[in-house]
Amino acid sequence: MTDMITISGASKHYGDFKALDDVDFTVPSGSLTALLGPSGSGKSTLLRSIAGLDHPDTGEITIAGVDVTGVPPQQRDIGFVFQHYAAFKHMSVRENVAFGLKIRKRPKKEIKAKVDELLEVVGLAGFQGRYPAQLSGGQRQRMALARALAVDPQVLLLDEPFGALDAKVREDLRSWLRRLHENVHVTTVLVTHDQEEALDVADRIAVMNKGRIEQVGSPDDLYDRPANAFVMSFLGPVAKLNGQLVRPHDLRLDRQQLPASFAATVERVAHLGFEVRVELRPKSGAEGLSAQITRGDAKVLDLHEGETVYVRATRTPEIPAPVG
Ligand SMILES: Nc1ncnc2c1ncn2[C@@H]1O[C@H](COP(=O)(O)OP(=O)(O)OP(=O)(O)O)[C@@H](O)[C@H]1O
Repeated sequence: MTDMITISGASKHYGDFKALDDVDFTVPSGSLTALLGPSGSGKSTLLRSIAGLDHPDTGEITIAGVDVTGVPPQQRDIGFVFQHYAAFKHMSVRENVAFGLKIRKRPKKEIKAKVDELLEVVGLAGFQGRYPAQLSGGQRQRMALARALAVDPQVLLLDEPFGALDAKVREDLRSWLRRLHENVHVTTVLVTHDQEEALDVADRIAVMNKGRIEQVGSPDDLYDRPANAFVMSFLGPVAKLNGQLVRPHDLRLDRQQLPASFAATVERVAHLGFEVRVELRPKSGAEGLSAQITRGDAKVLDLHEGETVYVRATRTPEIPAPVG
C-alpha cells in the first residue's frame, strides 16, 4: 500500500508549549486512520496541519506524493468536516452539497447527478429541499460529509465530526461512516478522543500524547500489544495487579486458592447486561481492582458482597514500563 499522506519532523510551538513534538506519521492510501488521544494531545493540530489550516514551525507534509507544506488549504484537494459544521443556513441541502461543485463551475447536469448520488450515499435522499435548521444534528453532519465528498477529494479529514451528538446517534453514525468508507474508499483521517469510536471505526489508530505519537497500529495491535502503559490505559479499562497492568476481562475468579491467585474481598457485584463487574479489595492491602466476568461465570460463582474470592490473571501483556 502506498502512502497518501506523509508528515515528517513536524513540530509546532505555542510559546513554550509543544503542541506537536517532532511528529513523523504516514497515512496509507484508502485507509481510515484515527488520531486518538486525550484533550490537548495535539490531534487537531496535526489534522489541521494536513489541511493547511495550521502551519507547523518545522517539518514537511506531502499529499499524494506532492509537497504541500506551503500550499493553501483550497489547493490541497481535501475535504474537511468539523464538530460544528458551518452550513449555509439560507441554502437548501441540495445547494449546500452542490456548493463546491458550483464554484468549480461544473456543468449543471453533472452537479445535479453528483448531488443526488451523494445524498443517496449519506442517507439524505428526499431531503434535498430542506434547510439546515430543519435537519437533526446527525443529518446535518451527514450533509457536511456529502458536501466534503462532492468535489472528490483525495483525502477526507474529520475533526470529532460526531462529537456534539448524543451517544446513540454517535454510535449509529460511526457504523454508517464505516460502511461509507467501505463504499467510497477515500483516504480518511478521523480525530477522536473516544477510544471506543476509534476501535469501532478505524482500520488504523495513531495514539497521541503530549504532541507525540505513542503508537500506530491496527485496533487489535494496540489493544492486545500496547507499546507502553499510556497506550494500554488509554485504549480500554485496566486493573493493576502486583504493579502490572491487566485488562479486567483477563482476570479469573475462583472459590479455591490456586498457585498464582491471591485472596480478595468482594466489595460490589454490578450486573451490566452480558458482563458482570466485580469490585475487589485484595486482602494484602494492595490497591482495589475490578474484574469483568461473564454472566454465566457469575452465576456459577454466586458471589456476594463481603465474601472471599481468589483472583488470578490469565494474561498479562508485556509492556515495557508499568505506570507507578
Ligand atoms: N492558537 C493556539 N494558541 C495557543 N495554544 C494553542 C493554540 N491552538 C492549540 N493550542 C494548544 O495546543 C494543544 C494541542 O491542541 P489540539 O487542539 O491539537 O489538541 P487536541 O488533541 O485536538 O485536543 P482537543 O480534543 O481538546 O481538541 C492544546 O493544549 C491547546 O491548548
